[in-house]
Amino acid sequence: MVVASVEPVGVERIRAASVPVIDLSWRRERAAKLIVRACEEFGFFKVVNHGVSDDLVSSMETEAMNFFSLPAREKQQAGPPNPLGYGVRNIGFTGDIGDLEYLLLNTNPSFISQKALSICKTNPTKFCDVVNEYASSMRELATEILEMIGEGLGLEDVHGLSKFIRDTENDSLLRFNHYTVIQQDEPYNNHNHNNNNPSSKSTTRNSKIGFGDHSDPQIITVLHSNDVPGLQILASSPDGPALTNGRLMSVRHRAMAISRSSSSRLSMIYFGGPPLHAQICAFPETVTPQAPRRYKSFTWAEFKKAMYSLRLGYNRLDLYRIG
Ligand SMILES: C=C1C[C@]23C[C@@]1(O)CC[C@H]2[C@@]12CC[C@H](O)[C@@](C)(C(=O)O1)[C@H]2[C@@H]3C(=O)O
Ligand SMILES: O=C(O)CCC(=O)C(=O)O
Ligand SMILES: [Fe+2]
Repeated sequence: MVVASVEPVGVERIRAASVPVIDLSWRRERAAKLIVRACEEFGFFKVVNHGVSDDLVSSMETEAMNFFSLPAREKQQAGPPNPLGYGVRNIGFTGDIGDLEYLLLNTNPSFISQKALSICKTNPTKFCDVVNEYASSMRELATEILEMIGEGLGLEDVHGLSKFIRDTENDSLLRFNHYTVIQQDEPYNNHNHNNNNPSSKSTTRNSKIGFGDHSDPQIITVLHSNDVPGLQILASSPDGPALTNGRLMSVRHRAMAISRSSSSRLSMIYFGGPPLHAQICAFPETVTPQAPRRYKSFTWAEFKKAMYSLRLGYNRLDLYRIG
């Protein structure tokens, strides 16, 4: 619902210079206040001095690229996505198409070790070690950010947000998206066009929609990409997360597959999701006479079921809107 990106990342729809940058070495109170401000305005910010080791990030990138460099027939053994696993072009179950291939994993270590056998036959143990360490590191960073949001919002229980992803039954995901280089002479084909969103009409001739516009459904997203540009965020997103009664924004974003670059784009994304049984209901502090309750309460399991029956670009919270 809130996207934090770990450097480097190319953000294009609002000028990269306007993207809020949060330095986690700042005084905590200041950082917390600025994170909340960024989430109220965009639902997106860039994090620096986050403490995630460069070596770990590059080991994770190497494992991901080793997988994407395999012959198609071998990669297909980790698919088709159900929704987890390896997928090409098809996103979800309702007909969304994008110019990418991806690997979608649950962060549960037993899921990883089972799936690793089809992803990295040469050294599944090393793959598991790197993925597990990367997932833990992302979870720690996400937990810290969510606690700062809790503090910045003045929640009585500052762990109210972070407890969802710290729960041992959390439903968090890791996604690796690989956007290969588009040949300049390929015909322009904006095939994943979302008619509800005017922003998607302005693609340039040398780009295609890699991953169509949408907002992420989980509590927090932490995204890292290599230095090939492509991520675009909408400056004024129309969606707000249910847990904060719409006070914070759920940023609408998409990824372009751009031909200007000579190398392919790799993004590695952690989605911090609550346990299936978790009840999603606005924190009392965010419901006031001026801001009455906007959404009915629902469980994460109910929400996921509804979400998988819907197109990527659909505003899923509309299903739960009061009035
Ligand atoms: C079309 C779809 C793909 C998606 C599930 C959905 O029905 C709608 C939400 C999509 C999304 C967007 C953010 C994440 O990439 C994702 C894993 C998620 O949780 O919701 C994807 C889903 C997916 O690719 O399975
Ligand atoms: O690959 C990217 O940079 C963004 C993809 C995305 O938004 C997603 O997987 O939810
Ligand atoms: Fe996303």
